[in-house]
Amino acid sequence: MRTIEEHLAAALALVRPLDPQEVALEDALDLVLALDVTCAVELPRFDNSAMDGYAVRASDVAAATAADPVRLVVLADLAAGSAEHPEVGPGTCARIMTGAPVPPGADAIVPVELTDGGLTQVRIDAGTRAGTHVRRAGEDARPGDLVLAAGTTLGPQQIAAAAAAGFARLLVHRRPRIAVLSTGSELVAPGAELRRGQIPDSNSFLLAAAVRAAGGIAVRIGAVPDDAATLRRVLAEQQGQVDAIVTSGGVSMGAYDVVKEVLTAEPGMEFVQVAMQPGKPQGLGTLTDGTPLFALPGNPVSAFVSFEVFVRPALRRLAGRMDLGRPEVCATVVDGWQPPGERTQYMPVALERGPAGWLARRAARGGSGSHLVAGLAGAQGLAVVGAGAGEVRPGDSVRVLVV
Ligand SMILES: Nc1nc2c(c(=O)[nH]1)N[C@H]1C(S)=C(S)[C@@H](COP(=O)(O)OP(=O)(O)OC[C@H]3O[C@@H](n4cnc5c(N)ncnc54)[C@H](O)[C@@H]3O)O[C@H]1N2
Ligand code: MOO
Repeated sequence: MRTIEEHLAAALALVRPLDPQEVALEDALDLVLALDVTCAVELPRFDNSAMDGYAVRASDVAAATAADPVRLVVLADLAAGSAEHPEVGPGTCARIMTGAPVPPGADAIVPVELTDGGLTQVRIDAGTRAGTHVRRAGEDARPGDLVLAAGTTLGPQQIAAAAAAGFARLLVHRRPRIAVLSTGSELVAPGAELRRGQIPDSNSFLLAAAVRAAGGIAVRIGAVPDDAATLRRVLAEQQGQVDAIVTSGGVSMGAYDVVKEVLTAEPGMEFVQVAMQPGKPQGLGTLTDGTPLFALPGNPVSAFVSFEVFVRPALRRLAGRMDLGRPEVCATVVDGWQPPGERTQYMPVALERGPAGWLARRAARGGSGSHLVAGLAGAQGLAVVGAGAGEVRPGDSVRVLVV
């Protein structure tokens, strides 16, 4: 049996970051920068006021107090955005708003609260020192400074920095486009009437949502019956249209395991057993045109865990991400369970903050049974219990992937 690490390495070997493309800042959220963003200007761009008040010469008002104020002539009224630059000479000042350029000659700002707010002449009630409440050009970034390094994932903070540095468009790795489909003649669309033996297709919805949640564009094909010709046609239609295909079902030992039947003949594909529970039967590889394909087992919890452990990291690599895995926490087990022993177990768990850290309890009453899709709804994490581990007891510490 293949180890999880070996299968993950095989999954990652199928993909590399997608070619860079330019996007508008509005469309850059969660994408990964493909090129360093270097500042060409000073940030702030000019010395400007940090307060609404008066731009003064500090030496003029150094001795001012409420009891013995200093009076200055107000030369100008500078709003943010003002292009005026009056020379502030001795005995004068300019009324100034936060963000307006500090006029030449002035070297400090007196907040309006420390004045009488005069428009032609102003009474200054407190002294100040040169530089007070002045935001200096270049104190945030200078020309040549690296603002964002290639490989950075663009969140609101990074997008703001790019905008401030004057970039309207950024070179990023585009969003991976992933086709997802379920296989199984028992599957019908959710909500449709079911005859005996039929069930709603939950996996194509699960996988499409998982692709989107991982930052990809999901092309949800839906459920394909266990019919080789139909599956071949559907796969052929997707080749060249998507960056990868994810299928569910039809990979174990059954007489109608259509994915295995159709793809075993593909030279780039392999079907293996991985030492994990759920998620033992797995297929992956490339179709003849090079499209990566991940063939996940059909049991819904198996499909979810397989996506988390193998497909999501590959999708993130396509997207240019360096951090491929989920964050992990250490949690204290509330209710115990008996792991299968010979394979690494991924137990869906509900996570809760306890007085001394995270608490984990089984999300589904039945534990990690791979058909317990309703119970999966309560999972915020997957507790990882190594092969060979004995019973997991209340109070034990477990490693949990936060999903
Ligand atoms: N003789 C053996 N039988 C099985 C083995 C084995 O080693 N020997 N492995 C078991 C394990 S473990 C798994 S996991 C499953 C994987 O089977 P398949 O990938 O072939 O999946 P299916 O047979 O198509 O479906 C399994 C199960 O899941 C339900 N299902 C499938 N697709 C969906 C969907 N889109 N939405 C909701 N539910 C779905 C399906 O109805 C089955 O109940 O094989 C075991 N068998
Ligand atoms: O390994 Mo299967 O994925 O447990 O149910």
